[in-house]
Parts: sequence; C-alpha cells; structure tokens
Amino acid sequence: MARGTTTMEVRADGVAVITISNPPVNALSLDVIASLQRNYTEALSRNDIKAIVLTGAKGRFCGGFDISAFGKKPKNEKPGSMSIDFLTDIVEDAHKPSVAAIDGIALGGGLELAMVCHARISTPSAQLGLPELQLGIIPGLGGTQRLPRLVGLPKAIEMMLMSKTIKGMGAQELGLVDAVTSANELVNAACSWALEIVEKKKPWFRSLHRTDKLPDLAEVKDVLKFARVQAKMKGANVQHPIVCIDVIEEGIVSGPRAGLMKETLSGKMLEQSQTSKSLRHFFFAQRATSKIPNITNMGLTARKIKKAAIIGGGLMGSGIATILILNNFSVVLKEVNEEFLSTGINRIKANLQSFVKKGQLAIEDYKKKLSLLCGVLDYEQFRDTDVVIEAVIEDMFLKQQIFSDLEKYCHHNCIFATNTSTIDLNIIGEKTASQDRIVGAHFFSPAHVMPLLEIVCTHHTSSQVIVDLLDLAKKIQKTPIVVGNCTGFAVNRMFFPYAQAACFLVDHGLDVYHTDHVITQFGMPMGPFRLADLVGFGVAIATRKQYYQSYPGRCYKSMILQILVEDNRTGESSRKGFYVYDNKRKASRDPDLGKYIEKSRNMAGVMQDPKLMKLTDNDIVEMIFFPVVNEACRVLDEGIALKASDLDVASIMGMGFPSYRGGLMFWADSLGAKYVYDRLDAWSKDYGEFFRPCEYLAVRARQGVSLAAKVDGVKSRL
Ligand SMILES: CCCCCCCCCCCCC[C@H](O)CC(=O)SCCNC(=O)CCNC(=O)[C@H](O)C(C)(C)COP(=O)(O)OP(=O)(O)OC[C@H]1O[C@@H](n2cnc3c(N)ncnc32)[C@H](O)[C@@H]1OP(=O)(O)O
Repeated sequence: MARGTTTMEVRADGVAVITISNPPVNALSLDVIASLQRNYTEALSRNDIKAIVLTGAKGRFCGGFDISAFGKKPKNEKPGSMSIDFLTDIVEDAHKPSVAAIDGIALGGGLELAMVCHARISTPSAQLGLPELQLGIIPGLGGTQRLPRLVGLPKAIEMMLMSKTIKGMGAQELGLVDAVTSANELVNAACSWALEIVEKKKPWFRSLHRTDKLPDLAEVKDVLKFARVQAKMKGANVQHPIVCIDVIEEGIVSGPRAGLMKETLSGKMLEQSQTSKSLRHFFFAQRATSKIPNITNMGLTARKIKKAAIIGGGLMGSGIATILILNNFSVVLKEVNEEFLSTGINRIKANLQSFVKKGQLAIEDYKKKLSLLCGVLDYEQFRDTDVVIEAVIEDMFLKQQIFSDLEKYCHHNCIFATNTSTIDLNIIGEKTASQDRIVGAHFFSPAHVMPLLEIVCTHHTSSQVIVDLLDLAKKIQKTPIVVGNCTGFAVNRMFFPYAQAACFLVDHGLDVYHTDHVITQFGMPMGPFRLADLVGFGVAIATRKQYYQSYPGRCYKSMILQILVEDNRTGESSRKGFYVYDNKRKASRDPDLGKYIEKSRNMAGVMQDPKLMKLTDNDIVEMIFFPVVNEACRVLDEGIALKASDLDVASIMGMGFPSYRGGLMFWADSLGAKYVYDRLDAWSKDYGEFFRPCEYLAVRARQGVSLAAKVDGVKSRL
C-alpha cells in the first residue's frame, strides 16, 4: 500500500500548489518522492503553469525522509538521482520558480526540499532543522551545501552538528526563510511571492550558488578546525560528525556540485553503519514504549489530569514537583513540618532557576510556574487532586499509612502513585481497597532532568490508570516504559549486576581507575565506581540487601563498600569514596585505596587472578555488561518488561548507555546471543553462578535468534 503521496492543484493565477501528504509528519517515503517527481515534471512542462509552491498537508510541511525507508531504497538507485539529478538539475535550475510554504515542521529532507526552492515563506512557530546526525547520518538532499550558503557557516555547523532546530521567526532573521506570515495566509503569500519572482519583482535565488554568506577560505579553515575539535571531544566513538564537516568543506573548497556528490557517497556509507542502525532503532524504540497491547489499543481515553499532589519534598519529590509545574500542572506539595516544607519549596525554586540559567525557562515565566505550587502540611487540599505521587523515604509502614490516609481524602478516581524504587507495590497498597489505582511512577534522579519514567503495574493496576500515566508522561516530556512489579522493577533490576561485576573484577585484581576508564571509553557517562561515589554508598548498601534476598545465588557479594563506609568514606558527599574530591567536587585517584581493596579481597576470600588481571579492555566491557544483559533477559522472560526495545530505551535514558550502540539489548544482539551465552557460560565455569546464563538467553543462543525474538510461553506480568 502506498505510503503517502503529493497532490497538485493549479490555481487561476497560474501557480501549481504541490502538497505533500503522508500523515502524521508528511515524511518523504519513496512513494511521496516518486509522486513529487511526477507532479514537478508535469508542472514544469505545462504552459498554463508559471510557478510552483510546495507545501505540506494538515499544517505540517515535512518531517524529513521516511526513516523506516533507510535500507529499502531501490537497489539500482543511481547515487545522487534525487539530490543532484532531480532536486538540483530539475527543480533548482528550472525555468519556473518554486517557493516553499512552511508550517509546523520542516526537518531533515523536508528543510532540504525547502532550501532547493527559490524562496521560503514560513509561519512564525514552524520548526526548521537538519537533525540527521541524531540518526547517525548526515543531510543527504543538499543540506550540507545549501544551509551554510543561506545562514552562514558557523550557524549551519551548529544546526547540523547539534541537531538544533530554529523557529520560523528566527529563521527569517538568519535568512533561512524570506518572509513570515500566518498559517491562514501562508499559501497565498507563497503564491504571490512566486509570481513576483516571475515578474522579476523578487530575486530568483538558487541557494546552491550563493556565496554572500560564505567567509573567505582562511576563515573557513579556522571555523572547520574548531568544529572538528568540538566534534571529536563530544563524540569520540562516532564518525558521522567529522564526515559532515568534511562534506561541508568539500563543497566550499571544490565547489557545491563536488560537495553534493561527496554528500551522497558519504551518506550512503553512513546509512550502512552500525551507529546509524543503532540510532534509527533507538528513534523508533522510544516511540514504541507507549504502545502496550491490550491496554493502549482498547479505545481507552486518558482522563484529564489538572492537579497533582506530591508527598515528600526531598530530592525526588521536589524534582517531580518541578517537572509538573514546568508543564503547567497545579501542584500541592505536602511535608510533615514547616522546616521540611520550606526546604522542599526552596529546592523547587533552585531547580526552576537552573532552567532559567540554561535558557530553558524565561525569567518572566519563573514566577508564573512557581504560582502553580502550593505547600501544605495536611491532606485538606488533596480532595480535588487527580494524581498523588508519594516520594517519601523508603519506609514500608510509612508508605502504607500514607496510602491508607489518601483513601480518606482523595476522590475515588484519584491515581495513587508511588516513586518507590525498592518496595513491592502490593505491600504498599495492602492497607487500602484501592489496589486498582495504585501504580509505580518511578522517576530517575534528578527527576526534573532524567528523561525516563518507569510506570510500574501490579496485577491489580487498572488499564485506565496506565493510560492516564502514559499521557501524563508525554505531557511532562518523559519517555515512559511500562513494567511489572518485582524487586528493582526493570531498570534497577537489570543493572544490579553492573556494580557487582565491577567489584568482582576489582576483588580479583583489576584496577578501579582502569576499569572506570574502560567503561567510560565504551560510552558510559562515567564508570561504575565513580557512579557509586555519586549515588553514595548508603543507598547502594541499603538496596543491595533487597537484591540479595530476591535473587539469591546470583549476586556477587563484595565487602569493599562496607569497608570504605567503616572508614567514613561514603562517596562524593563525604569527599572520599573510590575517589577523593576537592571542594569543587573534582574527582582524583586516591593512592590509599589499595589497602581497602586488599582488605576486601581477604574478607571475600579471593585472590588476585592472573587471568583476570590480563583482561583486555573489551573483556572488561563484556564481563561487566554481559551479566546485565543476562539479567535483562530474565526481566523479559518473567514478563516484567514487554519487549527488548523497551530495555534499550531504559538503558539509554535511565542509565546513560550509549544511544549510538542502540541500547543494551540491541548492542548485545549486534554481538549475537550465542556469543554472549558462550562468554557467560565459560566465566560461570570458572567463577560461579553470578555469570551463569539464563534459560531465555540459552534458548536464543541455541535457536540463533535475537534477544528481541519472542518465543512461546512467556507470560506478561502486565
Ligand atoms: C522514487 C524513488 C527515489 C529513490 C531515491 C530516494 C533517495 C532519497 C535519499 C534520502 C537521503 C536522506 C535525506 C535526508 O537528509 C535524511 C532525513 O531526512 S532523515 C529524517 C530527518 N527527520 C527527523 O529526524 C525528524 C524525526 N521526527 C521527529 O523529530 C518528530 O517525529 C516530529 C516530526 C518533530 C514530530 O514529533 P511528534 O509530534 O512528537 O510525533 P512523534 O515523534 O511521536 O512521531 C509521530 C509518528 O511519526 C513517525 N515519524 C516521525 N518522523 C518520522 C520520519 N522522519 N520518518 C518516519 N516516521 C517518522 C514516528 O515514528 C511516529 O510514528 P508512530 O509511533 O505514530 O507509529
């Protein structure tokens, strides 16, 4: 079935309006491209047509090339057939002018189409950008050549390398669009502009050949040299930003047509890269997390949430309150006394101020957001709340009492959410008759920054509550994953072996700092030991007891944290942990750490292992992450998570796993289930149960299928 099309309407004034129509974002599918080529060929051949206006249906110009079509292009496609032969030689060099009428979005190939046109008219709020590098590719329809010629080299590099979009209003100031008008006037304005080009009342610009915005070669070299340094710093493990810079340079040094050809050939290469396959997987995986079979496809409509209540103004509670008021929800924050309440409100103010400092919140909006917050010491103001999120200390009895109280004050449809990260939701709701509306809303610290929200369901949680929370997640710009109820839920559970594996290696002789370095080089934001310092050893020691109880026999119990805590080293907050910290919290290696490690080895009864001390960097990565993959397989096997791609999203957005590797399971699949199984199996023979591969993994290794493959018999817990 055709995926989208273009239509052409020839107006009495002789302008042919070609409209891209491929809901929901008017992506350039192969069908749309074919239809566009047919309509353009006809428009250029007809004598009754003087000019062309290109626009998009339903208030959106074009969201770019159809990302799902990568790898599906015709095998015999001649390199540059679209970008050079059609867009440049037919459209841009045509004897009839084209004007783009942009509303909503003009992204990627969409903006590239618009830049081929001889002028661009936009609505003020339209979003324009070239986000291709977020997909591990580069603009492939002339964007690397035309954008620098329209907005200047520095701005073009910023937009492409940072995937930065700009609004129509700002685009006009930059010269990317020629005029801004309302949506109602847009097409008429574009038609008038096109006719004035015909009548020589407006300039007929071919962006590819403009040079007025390009600096001289010496300055070009300087700008690109700086860009390369930045690109290498920001993305040591990926090549496409540097390729983008090289393509831009080719077009300036050797001419735009040479640039177009290099762009085409480089784009073809990058499209095949594992990085691009990983990032394209992540793009769709993120959007798939809110599709829950038998829940979101049952016709339920999310109930409107206007007012929320947060219980507990600590680090998490204040973060959650912050993200809610930032997104215009009215919030009641309850604490147990004035002092704690004031501290919580001050935390929220500080959070808002940090957004102002980052330019993500206008100073004039600061007071408006704060006015949405009301601090209370009792439940009186809970009577008209639509959702309550409990974020108090991890004390089961306290939580049970809170939910019992909530039943007395809140209306019967109010959602009862808990931000607990370790306590069984069934136990929390035990003293209520509201199990159907009890749900986990597990935010990741800091809650107003981390993009992931784990929605944890018991067997009693109603589908309506899940649909409501999914809608709330979207409204507060969180990516949700819906998971079942177990110790650690999905994210913390699959990652509990991460720190334990790192401690195992260090107990057996590996160096803490080398291990952290290797894991950072792999792409994590920091190594496991630096992360332990950041989180604090108290949290780690408290939570690991839960895992020892729930998953006995497959935990590695190191004594290193205990030994450090006994010497008042509890991590970054005490200025000493695995690292030592100066008063600016800069971490440095600690020459005294060895004595603690030695003591840990002795208490664990392990010796330095010559084999482990000779591990390659790749071995270290695999010995730390394969146990995590193994536990993630168990999370899937028990139906705690619905699909492997949800765990990819969770690993990236909850733990900082590198997105350019596609997420934990996509990365493991790139190595192969059998390879992962064999490595774990070999280690388990030498080092015990901690590494023993689970049945889910064994089945897929035997069958030669991916970890994402469904097999019969797995019952969802959702
Ligand atoms: C005739 C034969 C010719 C053969 C030769 C052809 C040669 C062509 C060579 C091409 C070379 C490359 C050209 C170009 O430079 C490369 C690109 O354009 S890559 C894509 C660039 N665009 C983007 O990255 C934008 C991605 N999308 C977004 O940022 C957002 O979706 C949005 C557009 C801002 C909208 O956001 P929201 O409103 O929140 O909606 P969602 O994000 O949830 O999306 C809704 C829905 O749409 C799907 N979708 C969105 N964008 C695309 C896309 N570009 N391609 C495919 N699908 C897209 C998204 O997955 C959602 O789907 P759903 O979950 O609802 O199923």
